[in-house]
Amino acid sequence: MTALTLALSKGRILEESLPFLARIGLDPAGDIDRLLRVPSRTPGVSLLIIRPTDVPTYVEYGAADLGIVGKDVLMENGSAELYEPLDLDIAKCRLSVAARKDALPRDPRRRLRVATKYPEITRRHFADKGEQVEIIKLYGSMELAPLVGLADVIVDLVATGSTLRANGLVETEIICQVSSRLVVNKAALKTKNGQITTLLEQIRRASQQGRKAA
Ligand SMILES: Nc1ncnc2c1ncn2[C@@H]1O[C@H](COP(=O)(O)OP(=O)(O)OP(=O)(O)O)[C@@H](O)[C@H]1O
Ligand SMILES: O=P(O)(O)OC[C@H]1O[C@H](OP(=O)(O)OP(=O)(O)O)[C@H](O)[C@@H]1O
Repeated sequence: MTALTLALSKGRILEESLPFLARIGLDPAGDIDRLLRVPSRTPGVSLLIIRPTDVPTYVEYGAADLGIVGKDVLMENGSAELYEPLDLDIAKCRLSVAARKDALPRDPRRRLRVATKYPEITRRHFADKGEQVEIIKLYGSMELAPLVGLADVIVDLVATGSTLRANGLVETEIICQVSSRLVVNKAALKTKNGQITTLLEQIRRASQQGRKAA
């Protein structure tokens, strides 16, 4: 049997993936707090525990055959080399534009300044509306930027809205809904077709069972 490698997004997505992975024996058989590569409980299937933003790269280059990653990350830096057959319906949130609740009117001659971890999605979103904006790339805590005058608005993930509320921000536009997806390397899908198709079907069923039980 050929070995298969599944890349998992560390953090929130990993936590939400573990219950359905456990139902089909794909949960880690090792210490995921220390190891970056662990065997799963299924012989021949190993797991990579990596940062969400790195998952598309590992799968695109074939270092992993499959991966689990947020749609936000795929939209920002996904590639045509990835096949995206399954919406796992976990880690659900939305990508939104948000501004200070008490924002003053802006001089229309000045470009809107947008702070975000998602420069590509942000550029496309405003370009589609015919608006050229100045994008400030940040790596976290976007909510701070409008409070200290670094940006007029932010583009960030919103789930319950409590982080926005706590920082006196309001959602002004929803760009898209986000959930986690299973992605597959296109070449691996051809060379390991039988195994990958079987695994895909198992993951599909296990994630659906989880939804029904919830
Ligand atoms: N509040 C949220 N509710 C539900 N899903 C979320 C939420 N925030 C993020 N996500 C989803 O989980 C993914 C990973 O988020 P998480 O916060 O665990 O990692 P991160 O800190 O953003 O990753 P990195 O270390 O690469 O910056 C996001 O890409 C998104 O798809
Ligand atoms: O609408 P809410 O339910 O408040 O969720 C939204 C928050 O969740 C994410 O951050 P996370 O908690 O992952 O922290 P991070 O900034 O370290 O990514 C996101 O960047 C928001 O800050």
